[in-house]
Amino acid sequence: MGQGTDSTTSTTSTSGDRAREQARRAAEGLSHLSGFGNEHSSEAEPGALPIGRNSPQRAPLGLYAEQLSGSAFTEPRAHNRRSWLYRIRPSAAHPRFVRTDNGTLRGAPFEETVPDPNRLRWGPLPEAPAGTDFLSGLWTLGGNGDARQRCGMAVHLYAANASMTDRVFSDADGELLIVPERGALLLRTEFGLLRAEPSQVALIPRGVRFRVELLEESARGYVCENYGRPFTLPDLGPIGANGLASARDFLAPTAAYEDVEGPVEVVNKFCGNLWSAVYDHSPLDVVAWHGNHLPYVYDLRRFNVLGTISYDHPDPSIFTVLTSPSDTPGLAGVDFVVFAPRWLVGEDTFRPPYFHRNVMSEYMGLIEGAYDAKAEGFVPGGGSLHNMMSAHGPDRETFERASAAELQPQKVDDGLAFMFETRWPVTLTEQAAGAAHLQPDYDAVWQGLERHFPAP
Ligand SMILES: O=C(O)Cc1cc(O)ccc1O
Ligand SMILES: [Fe+2]
Repeated sequence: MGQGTDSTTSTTSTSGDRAREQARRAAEGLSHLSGFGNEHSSEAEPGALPIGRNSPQRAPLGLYAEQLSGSAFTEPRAHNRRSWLYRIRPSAAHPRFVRTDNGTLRGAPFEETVPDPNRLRWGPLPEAPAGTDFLSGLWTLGGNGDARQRCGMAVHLYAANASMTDRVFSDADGELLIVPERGALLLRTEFGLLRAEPSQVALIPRGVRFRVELLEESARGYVCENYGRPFTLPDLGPIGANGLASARDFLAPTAAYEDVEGPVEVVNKFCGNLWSAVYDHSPLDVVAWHGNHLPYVYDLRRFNVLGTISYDHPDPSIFTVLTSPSDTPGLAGVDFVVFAPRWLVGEDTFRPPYFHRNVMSEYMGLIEGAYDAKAEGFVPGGGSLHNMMSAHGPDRETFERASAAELQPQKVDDGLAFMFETRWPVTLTEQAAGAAHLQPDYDAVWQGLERHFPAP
């Protein structure tokens, strides 16, 4: 954006406009480091990164060295995650954390309601009151596991209309996979800046401090909070060395730091509750770093969609972008799955998702357009929950249309849907079970599926 725009807006702008303009300028021309799970390194000032050792007697440029671990020190090399941060002040220089209001954010264990076997569907979150930032706009739908045991996941939604200012957030309970549905976000993290817009996803690892600034007037989306093993790329087995999400399309930031003296609130989610401490400087003061415990963004439009070129509808595991493995091979704590534009060519095949009852539990959201199993009611910003063994699949209208369709090659490119699929049932929060945007009669989409089997 040029200088001219700057001076015209400054006469009429509110502080929100100014914050957005600043964020937009910061989000221009960001540089990235490409690759998944890599050991990257980056320095915002030449010579800030020590060479040949992590902890020299005196770190370069008077910086403090600090290690941030995402795995136990002793985990196998393939799972081991840590980064070294070289910062203006050590994170340890802070006063006591005190409890602060959890707002509409909840954590595992989820015990507010009884797990519900019904198929459930919500419309989008209502508009947030003015001045709601990403953190105060987080609204928990439900989840499973226990943050204190580092297992399970939570489904959150967010609706925001203000940038976070003078405060940063970090989640000791797990990593955050942010799925914007409306409005691009600027994520200022300890490792540098990332931009994420609808159809891209961003991942903030456990414990990493970050601030979310809005690049548009409002923002809305979904968050999968993963208490378990960090998301990784799925094995490809017989698919071969390429396919699905490609490692090089995952982009980490390059180092960028704030040198800000003055009060900055650090809000820490710890075992389900929010705790706050006011630092006397910005903790986004990391001048250089190296390691593999890193935030990243990924563009879902880069996903290489595979499917049948003969017959039958493949199971949606073929659409897995990221998986959080459990101790049982092949059984994920949570998978992140995308239903991206693709060709359908199956011969003599019912092409939309089949009717099914699964041991895994499925939360689905819609980033844009429509989803091929649901003719109506499943809308962008909304979501559905099909818990363990609940019977679901195409709605009546979709079933009738797809059963009668002439089977030409067909491009499905009118939507982008995703699924958080988890091994444990999702238990709702009270606010989700009683929400005004919970659709009262979701069951009706499967009513009127007629009997075609000949009568006795
Ligand atoms: O729409 C769903 O329920 C998700 C889903 C999609 C699919 O193609 C097959 C199974 C499945 O659970
Ligand atoms: Fe399903």
